Amino acid sequence: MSVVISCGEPAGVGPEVAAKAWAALAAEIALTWIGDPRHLPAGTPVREVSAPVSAPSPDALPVLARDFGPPAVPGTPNPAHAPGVVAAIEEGVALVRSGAASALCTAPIHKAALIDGAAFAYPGHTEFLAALAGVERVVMMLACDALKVVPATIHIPLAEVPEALTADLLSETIRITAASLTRDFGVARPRIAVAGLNPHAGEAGKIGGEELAVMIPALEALRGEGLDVTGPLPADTMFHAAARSRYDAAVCAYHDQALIPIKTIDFAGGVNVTLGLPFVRTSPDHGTAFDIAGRGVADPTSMIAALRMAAAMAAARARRPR
Ligand SMILES: NC(=O)C1=CN([C@@H]2O[C@H](COP(=O)(O)OP(=O)(O)OC[C@H]3O[C@@H](n4cnc5c(N)ncnc54)[C@H](O)[C@@H]3O)[C@@H](O)[C@H]2O)C=CC1
Ligand SMILES: NCC(=O)COP(=O)(O)O
Repeated sequence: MSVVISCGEPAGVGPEVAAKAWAALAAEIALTWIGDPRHLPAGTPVREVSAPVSAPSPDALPVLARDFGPPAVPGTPNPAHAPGVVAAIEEGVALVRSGAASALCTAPIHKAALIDGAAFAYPGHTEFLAALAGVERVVMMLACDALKVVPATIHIPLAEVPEALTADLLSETIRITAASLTRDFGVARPRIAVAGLNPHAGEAGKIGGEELAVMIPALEALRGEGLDVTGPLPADTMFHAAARSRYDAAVCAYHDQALIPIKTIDFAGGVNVTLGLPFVRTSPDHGTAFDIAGRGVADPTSMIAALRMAAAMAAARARRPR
């Protein structure tokens, strides 16, 4: 399987963790990095290529070299790089859609820098990739060995969550999650636990009405379709080890309800994966980490896990095409 890596924010840790991940996986996965090679850590062995490689390259990191203009200053994003960062994502998508690569792994972007420098109209990769693929609804999943979580609403202000959390959104999110657990992760009959929006999952309507009005009817309808769905559950008691053993994925009402538990349990090893796209996309679960960029101390564990997951998902899809 061949995986292309979009460079992400050049002033962040993306190029560093990509180079370190290549060093760790060089004999295992065919990797190709898209970006400006001057942004890689000094001393990274580079082999410029004109198309993604199809075999592992243990001696040098294969690079689709693009000129981003000015050099990168660690920790300080340059708006002049933003068009190149966006173009690298677009190129990665084009490569996986054409079949030239099997999967895309994106290094972290700095959303504000892209908005300032390239009028980027999306709050994150997830929404941008959906637009590039022409898909109306995609699902963000963060996965580690101990837990898989899905925020039903993603990059929106907390105040907008109750209105955005419709029965249609919740149902589609759960259907896409269940389908991916089977197709990509080999779970024959996925068990999905759903977190309530309110404390105590609304306490039978005494602490918020969304569970009774929206969530419970939606989950009952999904059970009628044959899906194994529990909830809405009180979010505060569904992430301890015994609770986690009762489901394959937790669908949560909003971003932090999902991401806080997984980043607490396994910040180093978590992977962000977009479900519902017509191609495989993964990413490390961390961001640009400007506070440590350029110091050589960034931990590549999440990037390594993201690359392994991308290759495994692509292999599973090759074995089980829709
Ligand atoms: N997929 C993506 O493109 C993502 C992008 N971001 C963006 O990243 C920027 C910074 O976000 P923050 O919330 O500060 O999160 P962050 O993950 O960049 O940093 C949080 C803390 O974790 C540390 N950290 C992160 N990655 C690390 C690594 N590989 N090794 C060692 N320590 C690491 C940082 O040094 C910092 O102390 C924001 O612009 C955000 O939007 C955040 C998450 C995902
Ligand atoms: N907090 C997770 C995150 O921001 C990931 O965003 P995306 O760029 O993968 O959509």
